[in-house]
Amino acid sequence: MVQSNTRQRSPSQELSHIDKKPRLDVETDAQSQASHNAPLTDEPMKAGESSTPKQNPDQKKPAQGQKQKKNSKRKKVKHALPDLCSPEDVISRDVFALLGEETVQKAVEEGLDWNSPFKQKDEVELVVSEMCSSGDSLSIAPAPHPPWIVLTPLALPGEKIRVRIYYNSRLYSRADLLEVVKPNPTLRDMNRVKCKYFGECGGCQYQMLSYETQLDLKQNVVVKAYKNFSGLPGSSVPTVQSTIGSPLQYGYRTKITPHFEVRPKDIKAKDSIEPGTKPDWLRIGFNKVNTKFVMDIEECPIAAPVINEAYGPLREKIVENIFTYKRGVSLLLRESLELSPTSVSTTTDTLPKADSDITMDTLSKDMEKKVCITNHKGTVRERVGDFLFEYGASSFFQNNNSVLVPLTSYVRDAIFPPSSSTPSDPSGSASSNLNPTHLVDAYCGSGLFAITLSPYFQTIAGIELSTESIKAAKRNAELNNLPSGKCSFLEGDASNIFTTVQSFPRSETVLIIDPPRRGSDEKFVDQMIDFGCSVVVYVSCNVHTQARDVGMILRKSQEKMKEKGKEYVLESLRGFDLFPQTAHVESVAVLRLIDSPRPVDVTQS
Ligand SMILES: C[S@@+](CC[C@H](N)C(=O)[O-])C[C@H]1O[C@@H](n2cnc3c(N)ncnc32)[C@H](O)[C@@H]1O
Repeated sequence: MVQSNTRQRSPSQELSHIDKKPRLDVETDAQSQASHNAPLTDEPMKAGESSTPKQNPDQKKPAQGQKQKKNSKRKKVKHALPDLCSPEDVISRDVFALLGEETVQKAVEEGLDWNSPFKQKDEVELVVSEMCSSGDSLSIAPAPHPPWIVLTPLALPGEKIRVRIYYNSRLYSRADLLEVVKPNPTLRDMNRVKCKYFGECGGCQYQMLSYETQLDLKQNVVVKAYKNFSGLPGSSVPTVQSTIGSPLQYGYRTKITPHFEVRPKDIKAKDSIEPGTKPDWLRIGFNKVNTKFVMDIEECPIAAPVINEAYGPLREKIVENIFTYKRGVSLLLRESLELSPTSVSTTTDTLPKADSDITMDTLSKDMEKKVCITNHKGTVRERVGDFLFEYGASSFFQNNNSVLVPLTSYVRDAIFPPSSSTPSDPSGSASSNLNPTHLVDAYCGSGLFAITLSPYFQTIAGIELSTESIKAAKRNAELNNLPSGKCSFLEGDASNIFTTVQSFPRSETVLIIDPPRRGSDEKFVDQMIDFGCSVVVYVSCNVHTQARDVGMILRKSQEKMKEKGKEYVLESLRGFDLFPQTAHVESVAVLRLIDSPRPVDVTQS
């Protein structure tokens, strides 16, 4: 069982153990020479596009010949601007917004945008101004420092904090939190913290906040993402609705992947480990906040109970066998349903392959027992409402089962607003022009949206890059007794789907897009606009790439559909909390194809 480990400590005590770690103060050549994504024609410009590289004052005049060439090469190294929508870019835009456009412009013009007033390890006292979309806090460096921002994890607006600088970037520095000198009691309550590693483990950022505040912060991340990355005027972006919370706020994660490194080189003999103990050098867990150093973690309160039950024995096995590992390993622990009611084990890493004779009819919800799968090649089973899913343990599936019925129901209601009737929904009585019958599920994984929405559509087509996920999607259609021929699942790049669904009636077709964090691409957007279905629901675990893509869709549809007198509009926007206690937010954008408003012909009046 997961113990609630709420501890009565002052915030400063709670955070005082954040330790020293080696940091890079300047970019490596590899970082600074990293290639940028070629900007898409419709992408908004990067804030402060120009960069002024600093001159190295120690650099001597180059000598003749070869040496000169080498030096001139070195001179050309510039500070790389972050890739569009990268985590660094997301932070930069929040930093620039807090400093203000004029201040940023002035710093750029004067070549001071990379001139940090801080050195590595400087300790500074600050007052937090606001939260960054990354979940860190943003503070303005106090006078007499020039305009500069400090990004610090685990601090909250209004708090006075003491920090140690470890990295300088463009117009901001990153710092470790040393102490919350004056907490903000309206936001922070350390009694809410349920994890003894909170503040040190990089997994959670928000345990000290009320759940309501967490949801508000996530709503604001969606607002800022559309401001910063969509390139759309405010009039084209609807009010972002309040974030829909997760029914479970702890014990919800159905997958964790703790890892460990092999023994250090100076540890030689197996018999240096006392039987039944774990050596200090062996740390099995997650990365420390803002580092790649693994810290030892014995339990994770946001993980499902069955995962925590299985994790202890798994850790013991690793200690026993640590000298057999040649490399560091990422473990996999995934909650799964066990089909056999007779099994008593909570851990199974050799689940049998899906039996072809198991269908929904043979499953009773009461008989379902949770187990933990640790075999990367195992099969995971999961229920979402009335539907059952099976997928490979290493494949993608949403990691918070408790929110999947609310999420899929929300998508359904967005497609069929309460006033509309659907062919398979006997309760829908009101008439509407909208009567979708066909669904395209792009980036479909193992069929989550296609299958949960199957009662509402006559024909469904899904596409997905992963061979294993496509196999799972086909299997899931059978498992849930979908009539053969109703659902087709194709393996391939998402943009290939449009050639295969040419027979779908455009005005009665809905498209769901749920791409990975990097978002969709121009090739896909061009084809979806040529196709022109009536409703698009864009689900995303990265609201920044979603905002970029939605901006592109709206602009391209205005250009390309002008002749038809149609365009896409962004109808609604809302965050979903799939990861309580963390800064992550899932975002659902609903786009609808409408008749373009005709410009008023003033000549005829
Ligand atoms: C965020 S997951 C969504 C999966 C599914 N909709 C779900 O909710 O379970 C994104 C999926 O896109 C797939 N994917 C990545 N790139 C793709 C591409 N270019 N074309 C099609 N699928 C892709 C990944 O394999 C992954 O399964």
